Amino acid sequence: MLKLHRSTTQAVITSLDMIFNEGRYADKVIEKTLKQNSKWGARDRRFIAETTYDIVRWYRTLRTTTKAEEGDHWKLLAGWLILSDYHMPPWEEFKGVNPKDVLQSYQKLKGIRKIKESIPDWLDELGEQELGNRWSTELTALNEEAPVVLRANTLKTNLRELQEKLYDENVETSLDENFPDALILKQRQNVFTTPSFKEGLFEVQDAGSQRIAPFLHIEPGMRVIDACAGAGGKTLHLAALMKNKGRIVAMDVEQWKLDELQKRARRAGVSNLETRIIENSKSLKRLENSADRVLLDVPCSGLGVLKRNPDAKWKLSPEFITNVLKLQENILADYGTMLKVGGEMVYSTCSILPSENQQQVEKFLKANAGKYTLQEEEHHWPSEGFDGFYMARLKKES
Ligand SMILES: C[S@@+](CC[C@H](N)C(=O)[O-])C[C@H]1O[C@@H](n2cnc3c(N)ncnc32)[C@H](O)[C@@H]1O
Repeated sequence: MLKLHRSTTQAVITSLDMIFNEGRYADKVIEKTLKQNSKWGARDRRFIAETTYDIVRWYRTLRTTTKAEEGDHWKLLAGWLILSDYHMPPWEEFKGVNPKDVLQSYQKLKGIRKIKESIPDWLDELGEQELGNRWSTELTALNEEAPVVLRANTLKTNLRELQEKLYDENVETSLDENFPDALILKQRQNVFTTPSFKEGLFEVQDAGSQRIAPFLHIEPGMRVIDACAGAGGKTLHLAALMKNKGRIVAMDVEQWKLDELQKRARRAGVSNLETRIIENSKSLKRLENSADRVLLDVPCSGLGVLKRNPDAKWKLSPEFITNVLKLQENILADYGTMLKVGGEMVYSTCSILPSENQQQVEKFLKANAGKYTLQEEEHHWPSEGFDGFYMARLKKES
């Protein structure tokens, strides 16, 4: 039985205010809220994080069934308690909410997919248009909570050794034979305070995301460019697969992300990495024909990772999709110049939309007939349990 406490409930409401009224990112808001209140125990922290995420995830369903005005986050919380079958305390803030009305309204509206699955009209239409029958299945899966997955840093440890060490640190995990470096948390908990994390023995990285670096077919000693490296989730994995041998150039248009990557690389014991900011086309020109492998982990809608970032549903817009499609097309068209002839390049996204995935690759191959061939493609769907990803490996033939 869930018992609400004043201070933790207020923390949920304040977090929702920051996310919806100020447009802040849910993960950053929750991180900040928890940091400011270090006295809270593990259970309270879990309650705040999970309840806030859940209300963000079910925002449309809750707003419609409770008839909440914009910004009335107490009413959303009331709706969440009612629809989750929890007891609503007789607090002043919940006055005027009748559980029977909310349940009746839900029964009446649950036949409408965009209400039941809590998604904006335009996104529901786009998903249906692009994915047809598959959309409903994926949409349901995208509303599930994402498992927390770790990637063992094989520069410093191995899977079994890490699993045992984490067990001693009170973190229980399980293995998945499809993901050779992955440990899945049995229970959601903060792993960033463990000695294992501080020693750089693992990174938190979804299982689907862990497929991308190996998909690039890299070997120790190669010259590899990670052209959209960000804070380096995949760069660090590439370095581990290369056993620190050869060279990785990690590039991005945002210096602060590359700075963060350098910090993570130090912790992970990566020594074959160089970061370079992309300022203009000269940044690419300097590296022309230099790489055996190029990773293009391009900016995307993030529709494959809504389990983890449910607030993206409310932040995305049709204009954003149009712009990101153009950006992906440009990156694909321009960045292959850094690849040597005979080299291979992976284009990847954390989206499930064909327009961001295979259709981009098809367009690129058509425009570069004879120059590139498609070696292999992989789709990872949210309904398979982890996040949604797409990856395609292309070979530069001439
Ligand atoms: C999907 S994220 C990369 C995630 C990262 N690879 C990881 O595994 O953590 C895409 C990245 O592309 C960067 N980006 C945006 N425009 C770019 C451009 N024109 N060239 C290169 N990178 C760009 C963004 O700053 C962002 O960090």
